[in-house]
Amino acid sequence: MLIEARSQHNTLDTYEFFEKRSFLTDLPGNLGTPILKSLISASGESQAAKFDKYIACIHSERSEKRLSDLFPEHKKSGKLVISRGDNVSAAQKSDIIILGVDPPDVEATLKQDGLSQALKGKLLISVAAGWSREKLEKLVSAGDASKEEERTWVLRTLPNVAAQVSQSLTAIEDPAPGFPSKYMEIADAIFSQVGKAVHIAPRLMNATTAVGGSTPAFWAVICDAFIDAAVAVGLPRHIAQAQIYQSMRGTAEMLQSGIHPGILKDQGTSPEGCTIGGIMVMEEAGVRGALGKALRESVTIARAMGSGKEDLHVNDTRQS
Ligand SMILES: NC(=O)C1=CN([C@@H]2O[C@H](COP(=O)(O)OP(=O)(O)OC[C@H]3O[C@@H](n4cnc5c(N)ncnc54)[C@H](OP(=O)(O)O)[C@@H]3O)[C@@H](O)[C@H]2O)C=CC1
Repeated sequence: MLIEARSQHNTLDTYEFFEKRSFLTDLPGNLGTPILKSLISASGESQAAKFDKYIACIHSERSEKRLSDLFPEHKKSGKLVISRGDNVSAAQKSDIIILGVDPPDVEATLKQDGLSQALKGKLLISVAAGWSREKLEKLVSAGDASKEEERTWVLRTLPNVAAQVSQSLTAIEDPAPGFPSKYMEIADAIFSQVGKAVHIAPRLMNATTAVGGSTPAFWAVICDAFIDAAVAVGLPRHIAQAQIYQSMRGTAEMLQSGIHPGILKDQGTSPEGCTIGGIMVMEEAGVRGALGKALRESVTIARAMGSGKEDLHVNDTRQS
């Protein structure tokens, strides 16, 4: 869980929301640590992503030590507070809360006595996979607020693991009607700090979970296969790795510049050449179909997560 503080340099007209100017994060794990790192060391452009203070809520002594070792200066200056076992008081002191515990821990975390109360009138950003906004809102009694300003505004997002190198693709789900635009500006700024942010309709979030969230691991498997093959034909592993990674980076940049994948393929293949020979093998092996099926499988599982039918895990038996 991560709790964040507003910057005194904030130019947005949001002070009524952020009197306490703090930011809490419940996610300093694999995903949370890079998000915290990007935000706390943000050098500059977006004032909306700058906060005076960060409270990192973790569970274990090991994580407490890890964060202390990672951010000694920020801890010393008081910009970062590491909180263990006291999410409620951390949330009370904060204005924006990022929820990043593992999906099975979401319910127990949000149901802690006093947490719903502590979240009132604040922005709760969830990065937890498989948890819909509606389910999160129920857990924090978001709809029970008698006044609009006491409501907990829940925003569902889904970053990906490339946040570790500030290249995440973060899907931000379209929020509930009436969601304050100031909050969206802040969320956009936070996730732009760790990569690119895109706005996605709720019905497309499960597909996005796989397309944005699973594909880094898919690329990793593909790279690993190419690297093994390169070693098999004689390249030292470190050279193979450097070549494959650079090839991937260059390809991504060409595609992002607008070149269509089919055009890129045509440009890289010549009659009777080695590249078209390799592509023929890929086609024979049904690589396109297999990759497509892998992606569709991930979407199927994403749809099952949070549906209440998790026991009918798609990898166990589809028939049940
Ligand atoms: N990893 C990824 O690429 C992506 C992850 N996500 C989502 O992000 C979330 C976090 O994933 P990830 O970072 O990989 O998981 P981790 O297990 O690495 O991190 C979870 C963090 O939550 C902390 N935590 C657990 N229980 C509590 C509690 N009761 N109070 C405060 N803190 C607690 C843990 O503390 P401690 O370490 O002390 O146990 C840990 O720091 C998940 O919901 C996942 O679905 C979404 C997209 C991509």
